[in-house]
Amino acid sequence: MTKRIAVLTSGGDAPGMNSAIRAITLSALRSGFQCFGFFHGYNGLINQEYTELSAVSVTDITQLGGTILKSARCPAMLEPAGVLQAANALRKLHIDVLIVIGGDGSFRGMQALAAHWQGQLIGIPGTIDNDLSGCDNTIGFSTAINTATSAIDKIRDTANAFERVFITEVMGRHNGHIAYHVGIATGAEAIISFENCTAENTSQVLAHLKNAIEQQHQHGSFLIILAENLWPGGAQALKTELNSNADINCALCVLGHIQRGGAPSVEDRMLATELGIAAVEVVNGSIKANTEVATPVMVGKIHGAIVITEVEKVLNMDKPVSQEWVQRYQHYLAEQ
Ligand SMILES: Nc1ncnc2c1ncn2[C@@H]1O[C@H](COP(=O)(O)OP(=O)(O)OP(=O)(O)O)[C@@H](O)[C@H]1O
Ligand SMILES: O=P(O)(O)OC[C@H]1O[C@](O)(CO)[C@@H](O)[C@@H]1O
Repeated sequence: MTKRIAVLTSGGDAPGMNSAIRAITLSALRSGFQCFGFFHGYNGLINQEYTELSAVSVTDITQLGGTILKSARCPAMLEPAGVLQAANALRKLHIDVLIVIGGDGSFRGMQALAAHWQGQLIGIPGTIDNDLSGCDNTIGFSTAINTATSAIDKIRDTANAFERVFITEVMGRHNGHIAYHVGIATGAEAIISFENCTAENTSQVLAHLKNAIEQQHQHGSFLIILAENLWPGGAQALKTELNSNADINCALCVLGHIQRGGAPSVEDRMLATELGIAAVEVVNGSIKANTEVATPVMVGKIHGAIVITEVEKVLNMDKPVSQEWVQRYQHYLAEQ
């Protein structure tokens, strides 16, 4: 019997997800499988909102940001009843394989499903945050850092013209992969992120920042890259504190969802295509893990090679920002 493969995109959308959907569909059809797409993340699975994917449905999508299958958070999956509904839908639709493109939360959803459904579950890392181990980069990260870098380069121009201190807040949820990459790429004078700033040392960070600004901001701009969800009270509070505690006026830009949109970079299109093909190769048996792995698994790319890792391991391992980078940038906040 022909295998029935289904795919869904879940959590924050990420540029490149469409390339993965295209690669999965075309590879599945070439292997003689049927391919289906569920809409709106796990919601579409629970509500059986799906479409059969054909070569025509994935034509001209690889250059598009977002995801043709739509993405969403799905609170129902956090409840046992929702997981059971999702598992029942997979059984009812005779799905043999479910491929989930998303981040760590989406992978937890696969783990929950595995307890109630015997089919094959394969994850593809897709999130701008790059916070999944088992891969060098997640799909979407490259585009997001390029987008943020290009935006901050523009901010640098106006900041230079006004000789301004400028705070730019970037995404990343709870880690500094985006903050450090764009901070280094734009030559920012300071990076404030989870790796060098905690709830316990914010007053120290503020004092060091004030010193650094006073010493370096004579005739030019001073760019501060701030990770989201970090500073107590948010980026606006940091701006106010610099102003009231140190009489430093700064401008503020929250880059926000701009970082999730736009045409995917070449790197993201390539990575997503390779991982989509690899996921189907896991199904048809043309690639295998080096060791015995239990479902669900994730396909990722490490040092140029496709690696299959148990989702359990992916979720139990951290992927910290390079300590070397953190140390190198630390001196901007160090005691003067
Ligand atoms: N513990 C869990 N059990 C079952 N399902 C979960 C669990 N955690 C998350 N999910 C499902 O996965 C969805 C996506 O998770 P989440 O919102 O954390 O995004 P993500 O996949 O981590 O992506 P991103 O990092 O880009 O935001 C959730 O809305 C929920 O439906
Ligand atoms: O679009 P939402 O649901 O507000 O989620 C925003 C979050 O999603 C991400 O863009 C991807 O995980 C994070 O960087 C950010 O914190």
